Amino acid sequence: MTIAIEARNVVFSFGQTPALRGASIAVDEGEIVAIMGASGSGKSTLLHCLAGILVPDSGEVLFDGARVDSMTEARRSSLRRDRFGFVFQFGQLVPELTTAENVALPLLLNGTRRAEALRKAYGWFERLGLEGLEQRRSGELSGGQAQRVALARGLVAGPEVLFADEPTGALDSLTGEQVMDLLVTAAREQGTTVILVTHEPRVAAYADREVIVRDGRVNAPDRIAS
Ligand SMILES: Nc1ncnc2c1ncn2[C@@H]1O[C@H](COP(=O)(O)OP(=O)(O)OP(=O)(O)O)[C@@H](O)[C@H]1O
Repeated sequence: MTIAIEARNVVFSFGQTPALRGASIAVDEGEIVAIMGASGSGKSTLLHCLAGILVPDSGEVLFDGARVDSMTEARRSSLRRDRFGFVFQFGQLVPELTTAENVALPLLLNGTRRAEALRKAYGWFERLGLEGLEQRRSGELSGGQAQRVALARGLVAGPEVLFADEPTGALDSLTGEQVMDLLVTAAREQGTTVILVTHEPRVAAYADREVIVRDGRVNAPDRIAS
């Protein structure tokens, strides 16, 4: 197995508040890992450090042989844009755009031509059971529909790693399971590595592996010897 992304001994504080105190995790290519743990334990901070959104105070983050923690902001920003995908708890769709334009957004930012970006975006509507919603605005969608649109946007550019922070946190459990089902199916089809933060065991059950963050450390056997 090849490691897709890794954190080694990552320490991060928000001012005087320690959030990570030496967190380590290694995720294989194509693996789906759920990060669990109590509120405030450091789950989102770990995800943000792995994704190059936050820069650790010390420790290392490695992706594809490169040290993400020592990259310039510009390089981390292109890494996030070109090779990572994101889904958050509240879809965070752009309300002024149609849902199709929202899905096409990462492609447009990558420099894909508009017609081609929209064509690819439309393909995801079919795949995720969203046909007919392409021209709606995000305010005209149900929570589950909006999260499926956010999922399509997270995957449309074929990211190597998808970061999902409580992607079902705002949904009822049945809708949440439908979104997880689609997320896992699409990620497996594309071979996308998924790092999922959740506090719901039913959501974590979709992952290949669960790790627990406790007091800013990853508190689980990181890897079962194979
Ligand atoms: N922007 C911030 N400013 C100051 N402190 C923060 C900030 N974000 C998080 N923290 C603190 O860092 C610690 C870890 O927070 P983090 O959001 O990573 O936890 P979490 O496990 O994701 O929590 P939750 O499940 O509630 O989302 C907590 O003590 C939190 O209060």
